[in-house]
Amino acid sequence: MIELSDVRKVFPARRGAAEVAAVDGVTLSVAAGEFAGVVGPSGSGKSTLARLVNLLERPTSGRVAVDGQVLTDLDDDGVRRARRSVGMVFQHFNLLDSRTAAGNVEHPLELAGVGRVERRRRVADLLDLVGLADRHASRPAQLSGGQKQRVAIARALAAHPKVLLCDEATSALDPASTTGVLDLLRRVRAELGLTVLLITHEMAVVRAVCDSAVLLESGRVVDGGRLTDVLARPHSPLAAQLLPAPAVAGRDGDLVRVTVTDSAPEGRVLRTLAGELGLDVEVAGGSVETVAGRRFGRLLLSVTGDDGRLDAALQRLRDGGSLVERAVPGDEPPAIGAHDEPATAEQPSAPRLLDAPGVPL
Ligand SMILES: Nc1ncnc2c1ncn2[C@@H]1O[C@H](COP(=O)(O)OP(=O)(O)OP(=O)(O)O)[C@@H](O)[C@H]1O
Repeated sequence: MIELSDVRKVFPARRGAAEVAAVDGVTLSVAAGEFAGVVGPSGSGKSTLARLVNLLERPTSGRVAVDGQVLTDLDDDGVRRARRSVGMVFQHFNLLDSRTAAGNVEHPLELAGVGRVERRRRVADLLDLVGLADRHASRPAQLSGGQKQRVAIARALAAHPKVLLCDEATSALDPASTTGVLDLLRRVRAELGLTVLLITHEMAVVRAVCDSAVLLESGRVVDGGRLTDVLARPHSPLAAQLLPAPAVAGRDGDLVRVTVTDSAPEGRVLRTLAGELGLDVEVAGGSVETVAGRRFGRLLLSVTGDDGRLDAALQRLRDGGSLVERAVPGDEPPAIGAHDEPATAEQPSAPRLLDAPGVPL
């Protein structure tokens, strides 16, 4: 549904600043109906990439195709028409303050020349879809952040798009509103068969809704794939961001990092170390979650006992398919998101996390 081939966007030098290759040779494919994420640190080119998908920015070179149509081959009029099949949702909603919720949703329909009766019918359906039928007459200033984003989503859906681009759509929202907006995006994806490309620096958002993701650094895709595949590769750069390893500083004893997957559950590791080998094991940090219907997690164990026995046990566990390794302070990569703190060794609630996977946000 979305195909980017070797896309570059270079912003020219200005006011003494050097030129910037904001997007630098990105090749990317998002299948119809997929919920795909783009993550990366600030300045890595995420927003530019989103704007390239609907040609709000024309690429310096490369090819952009959406729904089989090569947008980069079209003139400006053709791009404007094609853009109707791509809805966009922004971090700060971009609503017209002077218009009501209904008026905002109606706006793109007016621009598209849709007749009044049909517009009114469509606006009512859309406000109903996003759960705001009773707020149609409210102005943006009278709505909460989550409600404003719902209006923005309704507006983005007005022209029956096939693709929804969400640029940091939940970054200005509190956790409860974030959950509500993500639930809505998931529901409209399913009900309308949309393809969603979600740009975010919040890893919890990606874990909660995405089927696949790419990691962007300095305008380049450095890692990516289906979330379930990526998370099963603990040393993949994207996995390290999505499910940060618990920090190991300030712990005594030997530290063992365990990557939990459906096929490598933590129970066997704990049984082997504590039960069979009689080593003292304490869960020092970490979490286990359900992502795309499967269990994933990172745990840090503090192990006390004979060093030789521990090495032998780790080897035996690895031979049996468990993902275990000794952890060294400072060997975990820094997380991207300022709002997305990595699990720390100081977390007191390890037993709850072990017992209660499945709360991704
Ligand atoms: N219109 C522009 N003119 C010049 N440089 C730009 C322009 N837009 C973006 N850039 C530069 O391109 C790079 C990528 O910016 P972009 O906004 O795409 O990154 P981002 O990953 O979305 O960042 P953030 O998460 O902070 O929003 C940055 O170095 C930025 O300064």
